Amino acid sequence: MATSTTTESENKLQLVHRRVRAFPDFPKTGVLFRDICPILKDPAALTAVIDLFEEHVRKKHEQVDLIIGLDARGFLFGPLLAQRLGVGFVLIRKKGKLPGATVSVAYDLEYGKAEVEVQEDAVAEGQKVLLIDDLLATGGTMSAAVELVKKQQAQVLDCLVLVELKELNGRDKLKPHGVFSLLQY
Ligand SMILES: O=P(O)(O)OC[C@H]1O[C@H](OP(=O)(O)OP(=O)(O)O)[C@H](O)[C@@H]1O
Ligand SMILES: Nc1ncnc2[nH]cnc12
Repeated sequence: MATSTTTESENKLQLVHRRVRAFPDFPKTGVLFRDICPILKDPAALTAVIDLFEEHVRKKHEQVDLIIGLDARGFLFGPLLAQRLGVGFVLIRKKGKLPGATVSVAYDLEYGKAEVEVQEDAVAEGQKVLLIDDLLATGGTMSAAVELVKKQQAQVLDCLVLVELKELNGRDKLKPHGVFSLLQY
């Protein structure tokens, strides 16, 4: 795909935008939940998402060794992008889900703490990786993922998300790493 025109890309973005719904007060009062499920029900919208990510990656990064997806909705898009780019896919999971030796990073949630893990042999020293998730809010989850990749002495090229909630400033937490988002609210 790689070289679609500006108009083609804009049309794809509009399609993706139309397939994201907002639910007020879910999962708790005051949260406007951005639901990406309709994208998965529409093959054209799902293809558009992967096309747009692929276009960005091919333009910005000469070499990518691995795509790493975040539990759980990063798993919906990451393997498709990895396959498109002809590279492998690795899972970062919430604690206790991965067999064998793992490395983990704890991070703060609004209330309490959480922990994410990756299999120790999943990422090799020096590999150039892209992180992917459906949504960036406070950036807590993504920055824990960045820390994990760094622990494995691999290099984070970029953080890819479908949706970025701008007012929560997750992007600032991830600096100096870049964030590429398809939709911003
Ligand atoms: O930027 P943050 O403030 O860390 O929030 C973003 C994270 O929150 C959501 O996942 P959630 O924790 O709801 O888990 P799920 O994907 O398993 O539903 C979303 O899919 C991101 O992973
Ligand atoms: N507003 C939101 N919508 C969907 N997923 C989220 N994860 C964190 N905040 C979210």
